[in-house]
Amino acid sequence: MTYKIAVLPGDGIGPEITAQAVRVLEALRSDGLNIEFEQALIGGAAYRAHGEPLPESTLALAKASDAVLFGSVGDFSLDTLPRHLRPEQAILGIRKALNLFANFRPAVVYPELADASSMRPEVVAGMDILIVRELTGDIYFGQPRGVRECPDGPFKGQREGFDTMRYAEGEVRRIAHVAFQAAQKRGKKLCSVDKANVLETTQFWRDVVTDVAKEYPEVALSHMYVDNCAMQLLKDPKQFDVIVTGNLFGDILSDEASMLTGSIGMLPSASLNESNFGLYEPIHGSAPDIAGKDLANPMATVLSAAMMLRYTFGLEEYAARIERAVQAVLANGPRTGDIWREGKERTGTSGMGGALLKALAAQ
Ligand SMILES: NC(=O)C1=CN([C@@H]2O[C@H](COP(=O)(O)OP(=O)(O)OC[C@H]3O[C@@H](n4cnc5c(N)ncnc54)[C@H](O)[C@@H]3O)[C@@H](O)[C@H]2O)C=CC1
Ligand SMILES: CC(C)CC(=O)C(=O)O
Ligand SMILES: [Mg+2]
Repeated sequence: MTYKIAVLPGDGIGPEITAQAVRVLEALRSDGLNIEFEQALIGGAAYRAHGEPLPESTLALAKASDAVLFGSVGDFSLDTLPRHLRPEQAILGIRKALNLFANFRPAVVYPELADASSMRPEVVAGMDILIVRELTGDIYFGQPRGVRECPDGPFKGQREGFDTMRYAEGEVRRIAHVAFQAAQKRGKKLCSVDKANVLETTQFWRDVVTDVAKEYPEVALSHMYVDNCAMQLLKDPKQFDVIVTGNLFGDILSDEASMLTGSIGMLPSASLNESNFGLYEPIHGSAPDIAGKDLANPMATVLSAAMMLRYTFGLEEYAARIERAVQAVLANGPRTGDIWREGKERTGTSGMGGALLKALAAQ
């Protein structure tokens, strides 16, 4: 079987990092991985070429492929466009269109990088957390939203901005099942993160997750408020096994968790639908501050490619080979600036890709 991958590089560092992940996947061809790629524009790059951030042809390519490898979107110079034309709408739109409601964000501290973490090595060494983020609901998609005349209160009559946080029972149930099943296969601990002391939506979330828990008696469920979770992640991250949370909180907590691993450039993700079709992307954005300078760390994207092989194609051995190559480079190879430490050779995005190819060949 030949696996067809849609490659959507996007904006900023997106083209640089996806190019390295494609190099790594291509290197596995010589070991029998039948894989082909087709690229399409998305985000600001698509807006500039076609006048829209998510062209129908890009969506069609994603639908016709076996999986999607995505870089990042976002271009500060397009921030004054109407919302529906902004690059970020493309990633939100493709997640929704493909029903990719389950976002897996593993935050793992590689032993070689424990000293690159923002935290003391003894706090993070051995950390292995899976954040399961609901990805197609919450305040990121809730209607109504917009800017209107403030209807009441001391600011009545002024303009006000508003969004709507909402979750349907079925939406919470399906992500809860995904998270419980993930916890079943790991440390059998699930922490559901909400703000139930203030928000009706998330009290509802908590009630539904508690109900789903009855089907998973072997998994220990706990609940935590998001502000406490943000703090506990820094204080004692190893208390967590699987975290399940909504779209907004999961977005923020996963960026925070990435810094425990050494860099946001290390955190991959898988966004899956009910049939395990997936879009694979690093958790970071287009990093305009370092784009085009060969500075970005491609590891998060390369590790996302490994997740693709494992989750969507079931090719565990190829996925493990990529992960072993990442570990070998972290141990003995050069590093990009975000994870560079005294005594290590410094390299760039493509140099890191080259080091990964060497490590693969040496296995
Ligand atoms: N999934 C996506 O496509 C996402 C897009 N964005 C968009 O990206 C743009 C920039 O957003 P920011 O808030 O600056 O977040 P960002 O994640 O792009 O960058 C935050 C910081 O992390 C650094 N960084 C990110 N990835 C890195 C890597 N691979 N290696 C080394 N350093 C890395 C950047 O240089 C920057 O200092 C915005 O337009 C935003 O909307 C943000 C997050 C996700
Ligand atoms: C454009 C954003 C919704 C993307 C983001 O920050 C994320 O998914 O982590
Ligand atoms: Mg984010």
